[in-house]
Amino acid sequence: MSLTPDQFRKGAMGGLVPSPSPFLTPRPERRRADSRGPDWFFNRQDRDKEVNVQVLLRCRPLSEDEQKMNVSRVISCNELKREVTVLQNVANKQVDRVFTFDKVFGPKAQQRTIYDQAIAPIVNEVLDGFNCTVFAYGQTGTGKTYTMEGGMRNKGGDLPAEAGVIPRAVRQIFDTLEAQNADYSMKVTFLELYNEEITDLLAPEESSRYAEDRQRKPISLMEDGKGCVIVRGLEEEAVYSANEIYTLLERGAAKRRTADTLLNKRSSRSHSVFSITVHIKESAVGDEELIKCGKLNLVDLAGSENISRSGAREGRAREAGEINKSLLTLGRVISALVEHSAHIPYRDSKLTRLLRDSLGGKTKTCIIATISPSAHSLEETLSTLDYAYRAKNIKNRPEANQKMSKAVLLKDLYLEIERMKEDVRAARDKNGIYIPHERFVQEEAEKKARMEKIEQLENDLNLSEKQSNKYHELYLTEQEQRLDLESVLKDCKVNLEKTRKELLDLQENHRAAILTLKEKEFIISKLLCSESSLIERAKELRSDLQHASEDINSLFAKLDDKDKMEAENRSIVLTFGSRLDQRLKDLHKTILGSVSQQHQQLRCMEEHAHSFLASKCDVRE
Ligand SMILES: Nc1ncnc2c1ncn2[C@@H]1O[C@H](COP(=O)(O)OP(=O)(O)OP(=O)(O)O)[C@@H](O)[C@H]1O
Repeated sequence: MSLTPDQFRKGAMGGLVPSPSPFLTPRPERRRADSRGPDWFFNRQDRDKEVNVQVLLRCRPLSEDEQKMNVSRVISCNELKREVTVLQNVANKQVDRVFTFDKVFGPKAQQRTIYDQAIAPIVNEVLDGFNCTVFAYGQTGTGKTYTMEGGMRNKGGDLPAEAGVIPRAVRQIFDTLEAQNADYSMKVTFLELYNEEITDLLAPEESSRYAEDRQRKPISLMEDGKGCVIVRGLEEEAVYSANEIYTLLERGAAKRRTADTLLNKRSSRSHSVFSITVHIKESAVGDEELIKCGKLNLVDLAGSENISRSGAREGRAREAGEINKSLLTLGRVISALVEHSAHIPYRDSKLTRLLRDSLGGKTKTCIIATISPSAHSLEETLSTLDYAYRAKNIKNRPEANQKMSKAVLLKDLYLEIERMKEDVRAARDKNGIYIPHERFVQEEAEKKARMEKIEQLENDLNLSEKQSNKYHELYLTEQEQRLDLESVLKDCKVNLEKTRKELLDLQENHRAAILTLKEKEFIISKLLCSESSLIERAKELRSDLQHASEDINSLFAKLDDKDKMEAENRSIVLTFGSRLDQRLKDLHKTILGSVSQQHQQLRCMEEHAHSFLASKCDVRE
């Protein structure tokens, strides 16, 4: 999409608009300070090196309808960590997915914040002579147009809070150039790509002659042989103030094809590319005055959509199919770039041809991926996140546009003016001839060359047709194979579902088994502990037992000794008893003898006492 300074000189985008001087710098009263932000987008030291495409993610808030329906949110944004988390519940399990981007803006992010943090540095690069592209990608109704356009201007001419990237970029460019007091010129183009056809959104409609011209000369894409794409027949409007651009934008935006779908009341059905080219005079080096040229492409892609969910039918379904097809090609280009494939399928759609330099080329590119937080859009959100995440790996090799000398630019412009003047003169003077003779001859020669080319192309076409027939047959067999594969896939899906359920059961069993195993392990460890303590105890008991048996042995020996002693004692006692009996008998006899002796003696004594007493009584008497 971007053009080299050479192409600008040749008027590749429809020819330069004649102006008395290339620098018709507007001088508005109001001037603002230089608003350059931090140079995050492109480090100055890294120039001429490969840089990755910057990918920002923006999640819109839930719409009023979604809030009324109590739709649950499945997206959480961490702006500090630059992470987006998708909260998913698969088979009653929380399986969250986290994506990291260069910048993340949550539902509360304001238009101004996004612009200041992410886009302002890119616009500064444009003013430094680079070509830059910002494009919004996302599911339908996620806020691409809101992010890129938003509100254009208030009645007073100021930007409203909801002004998007385009009006803010326009304002920044004018403000910066004014603050630098620079000499500059600016041109804009605004095109729409609808069903693989390009329309000029800035072309005046009422001019019937122009409309005829346009019919004869449709806007086409051409390659310049150096890999750059030229949009032929597109009008470039010279602009001198931000308000002029806003008017053009409003005019163009009103012409964009929109439709009411189930997902968005005003859904853009086409891709739009708004480009601003700015030529800035640099301070003179020696005698030569140099002019640097930068270009900013602001692309609002049509929304990727699920046709059944967006409610697209008949014509709309075809339209959605075309949108999805071009976005699919964009996806294939991104994949091929990321995988460093030898062939990048840029030529498969006009969208990818237009964005060619922005993807893997010399342009600095920033993608704003937009998503919805709603659970209903989960599938599309995941697809956008995957798409954007892959795009982070695309590497571009930005190069500043070569500076032109003012003299060369002026010469080119004057040549162009002269050519146009000649056309006008020939049309006015000559009857029936509308171009000068020289050009007629030249164009005849060109026509002849073109006829030869056409012949050659026809031959090529025949060849291609044969090939295409072959491919068609191949396609048909592949379709059949696809159908077979689809039925196999269906079976596989059913099996997968069954296996998934079995897996879940197995997982459940596995978890229970692990729990039992743990319990058993615990019991075994406890058993081992008690076993070792039992062994200890048994050892102690054995030694006690040994001691006890020794004690019993000695006890038995003692008992034997005791028995022996008792037997001895018993015989001693017996002999003692018999001796004692004998002695006692003897004693008894002796006592009995002495008792009878005593009795005799006592009788004798009594007889003596009686005789004594009788003698005494006799005496006394
Ligand atoms: N960040 C946001 N804050 C507030 N409202 C928003 C935001 N993003 C989108 N909207 C609103 O959501 C609706 C859809 O937005 P928009 O038309 O920009 O979506 P889109 O992605 O361009 O859709 P399509 O691809 O269908 O054109 C609009 O009413 C818009 O105002």
